[in-house]
Amino acid sequence: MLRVGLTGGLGSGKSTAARLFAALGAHVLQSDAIGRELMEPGQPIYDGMVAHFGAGVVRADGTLDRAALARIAFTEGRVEELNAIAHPLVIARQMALTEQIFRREPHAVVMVESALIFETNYGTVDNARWQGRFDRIIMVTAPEEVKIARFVVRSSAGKAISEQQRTELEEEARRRLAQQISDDQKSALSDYVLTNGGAVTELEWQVDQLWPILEAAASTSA
Ligand SMILES: CC(C)(COP(=O)(O)OP(=O)(O)OC[C@H]1O[C@@H](n2cnc3c(N)ncnc32)[C@H](O)[C@@H]1O)[C@@H](O)C(=O)NCCC(=O)NCCS
Ligand SMILES: Nc1ncnc2c1ncn2[C@@H]1O[C@H](COP(=O)(O)OP(=O)(O)OP(=O)(O)O)[C@@H](O)[C@H]1O
Repeated sequence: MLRVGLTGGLGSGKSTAARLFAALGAHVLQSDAIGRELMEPGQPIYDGMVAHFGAGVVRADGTLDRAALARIAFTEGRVEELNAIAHPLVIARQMALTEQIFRREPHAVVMVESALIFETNYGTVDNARWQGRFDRIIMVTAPEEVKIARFVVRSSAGKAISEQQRTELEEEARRRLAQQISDDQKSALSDYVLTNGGAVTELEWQVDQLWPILEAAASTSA
């Protein structure tokens, strides 16, 4: 078995790399997706957010208002309060899913994709932070301006936007990046660095080189 953390800043291309690894056989657990699932009405992060931030973060249809939560987190400087509610639950779910996979497939490569592997204060195992949860860490990197441009494209969902909307989205990207450690710090803590400032085919080439190394490590470790 091999427990791999896949990290990188906002818009670096983690999800894109994760899809490429999944196509080769990795079992990918996406933190954002687990977080969204646990934020559905009746789920524990939903309950925690409403209890902490009040009915103002619930939309008319009963779902959580992600834009309101993002404002609270990144504009009002209360991101640690969101993290304290979400991270322990997301990490606990990841660990439970990882165990399930290893019981079924002892030589699996389980890859947890998360923007905040190094940043989070939660998930400490045996007094170790991420080191207690992962055997290897891969980071995906891209220049800051490229990350911001990708965030704008994704957030505007391909629609034409005004200059003011573009500026607001760029500012939102910078606020989120300010809550994440730099690529230099991340790369110093990582086992492998994938660069994704160019074409996706260049990322794919690096993934293809790395995959056999991960597979070999998974098949030899207990
Ligand atoms: C604030 C929320 C509601 C905003 O939702 P939204 O749909 O706009 O963004 P989404 O969840 O798709 O995140 C997009 C990207 O923003 C960045 N980001 C999100 N949360 C955080 C955070 N707490 N700190 C730093 N960056 C973050 C990441 O790069 C992430 O990949 C949501 O991100 C959230 O609940 N965040 C707190 C929990 C968390 O840390 N999630 C990320 C990993 S579990
Ligand atoms: N090499 C690339 N060339 C062009 N577009 C790319 C490339 N890599 C990723 N993208 C696009 O950039 C956006 C962000 O990529 P992706 O979702 O993989 O990043 P992420 O690191 O998971 O981001 P976040 O932390 O914001 O969720 C997506 O719309 C994706 O299709």
